[in-house]
Amino acid sequence: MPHAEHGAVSAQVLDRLFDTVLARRGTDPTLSHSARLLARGRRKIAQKFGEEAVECLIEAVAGNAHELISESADVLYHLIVMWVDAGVKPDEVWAELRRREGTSGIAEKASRPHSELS
Ligand SMILES: N=c1c2ncn([C@@H]3O[C@H](COP(=O)(O)OP(=O)(O)OP(=O)(O)O)[C@@H](O)[C@H]3O)c2ncn1[C@@H]1O[C@H](COP(=O)(O)O)[C@@H](O)[C@H]1O
Repeated sequence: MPHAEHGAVSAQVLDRLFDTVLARRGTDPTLSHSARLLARGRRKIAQKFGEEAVECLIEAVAGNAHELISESADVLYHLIVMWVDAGVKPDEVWAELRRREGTSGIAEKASRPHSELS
């Protein structure tokens, strides 16, 4: 794929990454990091996602935009591995984000039943 100028790559890269990780499931873990991580199981997958999320916030708090870009990619990759493990499809997440469009987060929270506001 020709290298797109920064910013020209669409979010479809996430759909392609999901398809790639899904295809790696059950393959040789010595040849695929995704296969290795999926074979390590749900708790390890969750642990690695958490680690990457913490590395992401550390760079954000430090104001390191360049490192935050890289760590953000790590978080998205590990999130997608978690989706594959859990049987979540990207379209389900995109549909939820689409559903939220046009509704303020303030209004959304105010509309919740009182029991859910804590
Ligand atoms: N986007 C990624 C991606 N981001 C991060 N990583 C890997 O995630 C690992 C993070 O390093 P860590 O030491 O935290 O991981 P680890 O070795 O599991 O950790 P420990 O065993 O030390 O606990 C590194 O090996 C990174 O290369 C990724 N590995 C793969 N992809 C994508 O997935 C595709 C398929 O990769 P394979 O599954 O390896 O074929 C690749 O072409 C990429 O597009």
